[in-house]
Amino acid sequence: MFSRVLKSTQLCYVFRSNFSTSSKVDVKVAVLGAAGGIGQPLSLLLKQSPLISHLALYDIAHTPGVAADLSHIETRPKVTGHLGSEQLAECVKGAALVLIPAGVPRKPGMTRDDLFNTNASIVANLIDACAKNCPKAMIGIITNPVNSTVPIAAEVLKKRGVFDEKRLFGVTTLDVVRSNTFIAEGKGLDVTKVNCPVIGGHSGITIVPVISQCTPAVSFPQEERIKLSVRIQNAGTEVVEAKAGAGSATLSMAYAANKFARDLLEAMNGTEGKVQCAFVRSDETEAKYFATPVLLGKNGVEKNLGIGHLLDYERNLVTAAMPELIANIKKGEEFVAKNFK
Ligand SMILES: NC(=O)c1ccc[n+]([C@@H]2O[C@H](COP(=O)([O-])OP(=O)(O)OC[C@H]3O[C@@H](n4cnc5c(N)ncnc54)[C@H](O)[C@@H]3O)[C@@H](O)[C@H]2O)c1
Ligand SMILES: O=C(O)C[C@H](O)C(=O)O
Repeated sequence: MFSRVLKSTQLCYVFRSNFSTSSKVDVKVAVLGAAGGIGQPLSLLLKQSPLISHLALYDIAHTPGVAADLSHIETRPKVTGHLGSEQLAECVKGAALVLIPAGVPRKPGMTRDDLFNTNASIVANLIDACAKNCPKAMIGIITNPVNSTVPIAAEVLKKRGVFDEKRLFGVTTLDVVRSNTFIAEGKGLDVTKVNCPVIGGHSGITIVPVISQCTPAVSFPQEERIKLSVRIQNAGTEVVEAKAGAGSATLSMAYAANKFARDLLEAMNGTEGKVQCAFVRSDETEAKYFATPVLLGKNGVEKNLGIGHLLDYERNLVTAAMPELIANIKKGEEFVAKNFK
């Protein structure tokens, strides 16, 4: 059933599903940037979740079409499409989880930091709407540069008096997904059984794969370990170059964000033992935000599981990451201090 709901100045496209489900808990998930290269496949994957009752899709373009399309899928979540800034508040209102892939992607030759000028204000404005309309929501930031957009989000939430460090995540799952894939390929392992933590940040040398903590344990000659680590650090660029101007990773990112969201939603629903690496507020190093494995729970980060034991080689990678990571974080914080009232 399709209905157009007019609320004051807002025109929102609502699609209701007639399917019942055994799950009783109402969980609204909002995707901001839902019509984009990541947003569309991510929304498709989320639409398959029995843990979601309402999937709210926001973008500055095309959300009515994306929502109409997804709404025909015979799964639990009701889908609503929200178009343009006047429908943002309604999209995020009451959301338990907000995922943000809104903003521009890289082209060949660009660094993630080159996206800062465009994406910083996009993220700040979206987070402001979250602060006002779903202050208790878990927020997963996908938009690059993640090393700066997460501190931007934190500073906006602080300005609005609703920052809860346990509920804000930079989504770095794709680094783990890539590590698992490359290690499994290299060692001839069943990839579904491989789990390699990736710590630090989410750009170039700030990405630190911890191959020594991989499950199952794997060993590489030092030269191969270096080659593999460099490939993981540059995997985003590998995709940007292969796409030759048509954007960056979208499908693998949608897979990764869905994996992260699924574990977080399950943890919020009471399942114990869900662990994901994420870029969170941290006291592990001198960087205020740092990705490590975190135990997820009903209230977000239940416990930061920390860096753990590193090989000298991995410790050196962390040391090398620090100046860039700290500068990226500072840049995000200063952006909000200067530009956001
Ligand atoms: N965290 C990660 O591991 C990771 C991985 C891949 C990509 N990314 C980042 O994700 C972001 C999105 O990538 P993409 O490939 O989906 O880009 P895209 O251009 O295909 O899609 C971005 C979407 O954002 C929308 N948008 C722009 N401004 C907006 C606003 N103010 N409010 C709401 N929506 C807005 C656009 O209309 C578009 O639909 C990029 O910054 C990219 O670098 C991060
Ligand atoms: O590389 C990019 O710009 C996108 C993303 O951060 C990635 O790692 O694929």
